[in-house]
Amino acid sequence: MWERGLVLSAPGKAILHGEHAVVHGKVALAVALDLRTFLRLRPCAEGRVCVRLPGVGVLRSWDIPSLQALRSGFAADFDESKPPSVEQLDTLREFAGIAAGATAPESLATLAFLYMCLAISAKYGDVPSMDILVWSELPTGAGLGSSAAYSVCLAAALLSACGAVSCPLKEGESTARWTEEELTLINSWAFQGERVIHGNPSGVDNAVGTWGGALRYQSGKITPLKRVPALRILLTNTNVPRSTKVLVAGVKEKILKFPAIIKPVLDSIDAISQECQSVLEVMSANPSPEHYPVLEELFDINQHHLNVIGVGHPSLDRLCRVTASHGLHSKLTGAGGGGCGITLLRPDTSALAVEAAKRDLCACGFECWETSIGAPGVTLHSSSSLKAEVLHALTES
Ligand SMILES: Nc1ncnc2c1ncn2[C@@H]1O[C@H](COP(=O)(O)OP(=O)(O)OP(=O)(O)O)[C@@H](O)[C@H]1O
Ligand SMILES: C[C@@](O)(CCO)CC(=O)[O-]
Ligand SMILES: [Mg+2]
Repeated sequence: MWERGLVLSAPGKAILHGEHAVVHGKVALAVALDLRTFLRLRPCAEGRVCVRLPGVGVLRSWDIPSLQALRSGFAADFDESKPPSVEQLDTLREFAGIAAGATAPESLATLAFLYMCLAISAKYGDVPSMDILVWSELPTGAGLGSSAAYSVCLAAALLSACGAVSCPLKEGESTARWTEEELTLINSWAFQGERVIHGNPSGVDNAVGTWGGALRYQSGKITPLKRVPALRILLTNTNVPRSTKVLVAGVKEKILKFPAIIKPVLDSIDAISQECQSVLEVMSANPSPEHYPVLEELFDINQHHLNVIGVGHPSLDRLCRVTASHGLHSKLTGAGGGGCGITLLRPDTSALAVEAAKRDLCACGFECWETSIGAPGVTLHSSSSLKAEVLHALTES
């Protein structure tokens, strides 16, 4: 089925509460965004894996023997339950970085890792040569789960190509999704991909990319919220680059340095996530402005906690000040340290007020846009179902 080529996509995400704390076993609430990463998979010249990643300026191809040689450094029974070792990660990055001279060796390391585990493994059998193109609507490295959407797309594509999951798109259908069991396998391999990029991910980002919607996540336990909350969110990108891996490592260092100070902060963030979930569940039944003061206060408290654990940034402080001057409440989303913030818009926030806030945010050099939440998770597409812009990007790249 895949030999005719396939196109799939996975959504980005916004974390309402729980970023960083979720790495240490606390609760996070996350929602899928209507910004997606797309992957096109096609057969290509014998004996090669051709990779085009325009989002990170990478165009590379590998001969399959070099990937088979890389595979020899991994146990024959390597599977999705085991994290790659430090030595294996170093080998992958060296292979990706040296072989490609790439601007984003982690992207290539993740792709090489998943290809070699899924396409060259005895468990799933060999996969013919392939041409992989990934194109995204998401800003990269901005806190909206771009690495997870990328990893979910790679896992779904390679598992489809090696026959470990079905290709559920039927003739005449515009989109299709996999079974729960198949999504669980896709998610577990996407988590492996996040491990190559992030180092020590919690798994919340790839879970949202796989299942979509809105979910509660804690230590691998994924609980979809009863309903997607009817929240209006303004996303703002400070355009300050940062690395999730570095920020997550910084929080771990702070915990080791000041355990009695930082651990209670993580416990408080856990309580904020749970309080927010309770409010959202009441709200979903009857959304009304009366619930917003609590949601806004939780945003403010969490943002202060995130500053305390060291993942704030002056650009994010400025974002919060600007939106506060318009009576709106914001917090960073994702790893912080720059990247994106989210602002809660009340049901009765006028379009004029939103435009005024956007104007002031843009004057800071930020980019902002209103987004809807609760998008579907990883999805197979027929070419006819793709927006013209996406089709153009996937055919012209
Ligand atoms: N479309 C893409 N194509 C190839 N690689 C990508 C793509 N999007 C993301 N990546 C990889 O993910 C890295 C960014 O991951 P990182 O986790 O730091 O940011 P993020 O996922 O956008 O934010 P957060 O993890 O806070 O949600 C990039 O440097 C690149 O290696
Ligand atoms: C910062 C973090 O909590 C969320 C990044 O989007 C990292 C993770 O959970 O893997
Ligand atoms: Mg990421």
